[in-house]
Amino acid sequence: MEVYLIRHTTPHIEKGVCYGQSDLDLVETYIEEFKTVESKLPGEFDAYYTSPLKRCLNLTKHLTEDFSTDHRLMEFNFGDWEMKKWDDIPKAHIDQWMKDFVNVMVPSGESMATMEERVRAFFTELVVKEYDRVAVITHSVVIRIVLCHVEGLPLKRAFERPLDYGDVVKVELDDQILRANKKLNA
Ligand SMILES: Cc1cc2ncn([C@H]3O[C@H](COP(=O)(O)O)[C@@H](O)[C@H]3O)c2cc1C
Repeated sequence: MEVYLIRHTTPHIEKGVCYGQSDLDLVETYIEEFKTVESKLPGEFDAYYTSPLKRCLNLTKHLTEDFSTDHRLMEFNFGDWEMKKWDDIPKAHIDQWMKDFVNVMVPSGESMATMEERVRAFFTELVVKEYDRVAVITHSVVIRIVLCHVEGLPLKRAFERPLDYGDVVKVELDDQILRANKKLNA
């Protein structure tokens, strides 16, 4: 199945603030950014899936009237750190997390390993559907997790590639790919 992974456009958020599942608005120039995203897409999709967060939902509503939302496409849950300035989060807590961000849970939040489970569950269900080409409007870490599966990379290398707001990444996905990556937690 051809899956177009689309990252939402620029959110309205102060620099240096930790955010994931906070439901942010978009910057005022969103409509130009929507058109730029649209110009990167082929005309037709068999289906559209989106994160329920506004920064994805608004873009999706610009692209189509017919779509499904799925909570498993939401961004990383930063728990107690959501909307805090990174500088206001105790350095010792961040250091302990960054030492093994794949497996260490953020307080009242999640780890990349637990996030990977919900993301893989969504795409495992998706790839058995009778579609040839699908659009998935979602977030940075969701896209990075799928790319780790496609490229056979461990999750700890998920942040090596650049991924900007409004970026579109086309992948070929099937359930074999989603089961094959034994190096995921290496
Ligand atoms: C280890 C780690 C470090 C991160 N720094 C930022 N994010 C995540 O939070 C932000 C929200 O993403 P979006 O704008 O696509 O909704 C992004 O910077 C994303 O990478 C991180 C996630 C993890 C797991």
